[in-house]
Amino acid sequence: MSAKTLMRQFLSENKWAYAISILAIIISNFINVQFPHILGRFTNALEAHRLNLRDVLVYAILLFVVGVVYVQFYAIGQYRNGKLGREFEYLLRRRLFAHWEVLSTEYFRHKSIGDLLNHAMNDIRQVREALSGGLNILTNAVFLLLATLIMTFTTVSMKLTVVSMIPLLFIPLFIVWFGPQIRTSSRKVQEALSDMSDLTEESLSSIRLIKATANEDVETERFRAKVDHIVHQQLTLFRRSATFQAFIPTMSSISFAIALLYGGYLTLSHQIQLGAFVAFTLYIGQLVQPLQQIGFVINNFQRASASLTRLQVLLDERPSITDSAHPIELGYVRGEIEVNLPSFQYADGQVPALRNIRFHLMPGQTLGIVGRTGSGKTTLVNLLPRIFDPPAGTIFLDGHDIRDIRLEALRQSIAYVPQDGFLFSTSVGENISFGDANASREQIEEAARAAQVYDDIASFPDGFDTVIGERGVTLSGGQRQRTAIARAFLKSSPILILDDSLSAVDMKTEKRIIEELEKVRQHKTTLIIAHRLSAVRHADLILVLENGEIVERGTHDELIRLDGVYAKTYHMQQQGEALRA
Ligand SMILES: Nc1ncnc2c1ncn2[C@@H]1O[C@H](COP(=O)(O)OP(=O)(O)OP(=O)(O)O)[C@@H](O)[C@H]1O
Repeated sequence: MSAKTLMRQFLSENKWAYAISILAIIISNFINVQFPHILGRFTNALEAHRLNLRDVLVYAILLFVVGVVYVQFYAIGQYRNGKLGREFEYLLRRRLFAHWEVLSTEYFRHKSIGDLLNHAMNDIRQVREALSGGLNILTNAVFLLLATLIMTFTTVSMKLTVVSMIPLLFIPLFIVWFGPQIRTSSRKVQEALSDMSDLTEESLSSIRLIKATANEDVETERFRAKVDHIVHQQLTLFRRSATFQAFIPTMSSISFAIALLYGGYLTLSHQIQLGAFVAFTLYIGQLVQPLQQIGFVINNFQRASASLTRLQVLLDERPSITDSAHPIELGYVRGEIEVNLPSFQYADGQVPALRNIRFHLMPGQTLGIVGRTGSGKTTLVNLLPRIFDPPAGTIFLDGHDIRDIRLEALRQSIAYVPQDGFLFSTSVGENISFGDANASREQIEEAARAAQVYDDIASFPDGFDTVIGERGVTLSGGQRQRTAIARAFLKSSPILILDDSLSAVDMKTEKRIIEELEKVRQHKTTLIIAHRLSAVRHADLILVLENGEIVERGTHDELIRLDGVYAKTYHMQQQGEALRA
């Protein structure tokens, strides 16, 4: 659903809530315009010497009561509109997040995270501001204007009102002319900010490299240029906004001067009473702020409309990997995997990343995948959960083409440990139980023991409740990998994929994890990518990949006998280990 449709739907679902808050603001305005009127009557009575002290007290109490009632209604309107705006903001954020979750990995490869965050934060906030603050101010300004016109027409002078208000008619014309310029500036600022977020993210995530290569100056200069660009764009926006907003009070001041001139003349020539003149000047004074605010709101609405268009583009993005028309619901999954893949090429790849990949794994078997960097190992295991889509009829799970299986069921059946062992900034325990909210503490601890990370976690300040991340503890590469493995051990899925997930742990720990794996994987079909061949020794089948093709295949013993790439690498690694020991 697009952002605009979402907004229309939200407004329609909450029309009564909006009606009540707008009504409260309208009532507050009609109460507010009683101020000048009461003061006008007070001035007339004072001039005619018709007031005693008791009357003065009554006027004072009247003004006080009017003030209190006005504030009550105004606050109700403000509060309710503000609340609705927040509710819409969270609705939009949830929708956007849910939308991102179904988009394919390919989409995120071409989008910067900074840009996406900017959308989520700034654009949504902009829309919310228009829907709560903007709507409040607009309603307030329009009805204050209306209430003032009614009061001045009926209690002061229609002629004086019309003449004094002429300058104000220029405001809409000016807005139509100047508004688009502000919109363009606003877009450029958002884009520049987004660029800066990207650069910040990039610099911070590569800070070690920058320091190690003594490239701080280059980075600082790159950052300075970006900041200069933003400042320039922002100054243009401020200049335009300032001109825009200055125009309105200028017109109001001219209006005020006419009111004094013409109103003064009408009073001197006894065509209106002194009280009416005083009330009128107060009315004009009371209008200056809402008129300024109208400018601000229109400004705000224009920015919100630009934000809404950008959000629209995001929400219109369709996921490229979806369920087939009649997806198969997998019940019990045995874990039999058959791959018969003549070729796989990335959408933006020049040559196929994989060619002639054929193997068959029975439930509970282990496949080891080895090969040089860039040989296609990750690509191969990414096809199984359809992170990238394989051609139809090439990969089968329990005899079904994986493209025909319901995507959620397919992914549920796979526990995947990525290379970097990604962790969320929540507690270690929650990281392990991610995806299984019902896991007990005993199960979490058991998984941690199997992944050889229990002792590490136990030594953290709050054990399993220790928070990981910016304000929490920092885990070493090995600890991260083992925590991610514990997460996979806990997930009761029939297929387990370890994508070079043991690279940062030492040989001894690796051996213990593999032993545990043997126990855990009794019924699990396991795919292990490894650079260190000791991690796949025990596998039922080992594939050696080179440039996307299988160059050797067999068990460890068979490959050693073959005396090819595998055997050479294995002996080399063994010698390396012996030297290190
Ligand atoms: N999303 C992608 N789009 C286009 N090409 C890709 C994508 N991911 C990987 N490639 C390319 O596909 C080839 C195989 O990469 P892959 O990551 O599968 O290798 P790998 O054997 O897992 O390497 P490593 O051991 O470094 O993880 C490489 O040439 C890589 O540049």
